[in-house]
Amino acid sequence: MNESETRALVESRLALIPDFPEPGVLFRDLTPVFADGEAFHALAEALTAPFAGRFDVLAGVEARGFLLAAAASVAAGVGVLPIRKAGKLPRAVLREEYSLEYGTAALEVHEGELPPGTRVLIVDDVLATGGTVAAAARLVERAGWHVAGVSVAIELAELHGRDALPAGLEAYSLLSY
Ligand SMILES: O=P(O)(O)OC[C@H]1O[C@H](OP(=O)(O)OP(=O)(O)O)[C@H](O)[C@@H]1O
Ligand SMILES: Nc1ncnc2[nH]cnc12
Repeated sequence: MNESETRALVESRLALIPDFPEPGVLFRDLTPVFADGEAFHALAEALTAPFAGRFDVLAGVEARGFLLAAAASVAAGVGVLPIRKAGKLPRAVLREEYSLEYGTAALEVHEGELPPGTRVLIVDDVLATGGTVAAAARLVERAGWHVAGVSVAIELAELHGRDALPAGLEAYSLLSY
């Protein structure tokens, strides 16, 4: 399936929920896309296509990013690095705090999980304020790896998340609103 067909299919499955998880937020719910085999597989492949040959591993941000990164990593034949919410990883971690459209949180990775210089493509479902992906990128760089790019299913352009990302970082979104 080509990129524009994937875009149309994913958009047709997407649910829009007003005022979730709090008043004023229009929530873009990808669960119907995850539940549809054709849409989910096409989305997983579309997320890595622009970065072909330029990454060694995918990083998925807990929780919705895990689903996409895991599926995309199998399709691309690479491994997946879980970037977890704080307090879940059992060994020595690096931590980055951040804020998002509806709160604050912290992300962690295990130190030394990948060899130095590994090229990491960060995958998530939504780029909103950019706080989550920017924190993930800081973690990857602090750990001694290289951020190959950022790939998301949906970008909420009005929240200017791209502006929160490190200068020069390549960011791809299948859908932009
Ligand atoms: O660009 P930002 O403003 O940071 O927002 C985007 C993040 O918000 C959601 O995560 P959430 O923390 O709600 O977690 P979930 O995946 O566990 O539902 C989404 O999955 C992104 O990771
Ligand atoms: N509006 C939104 N819809 C879905 N996920 C989000 N994460 C942050 N903002 C979001």
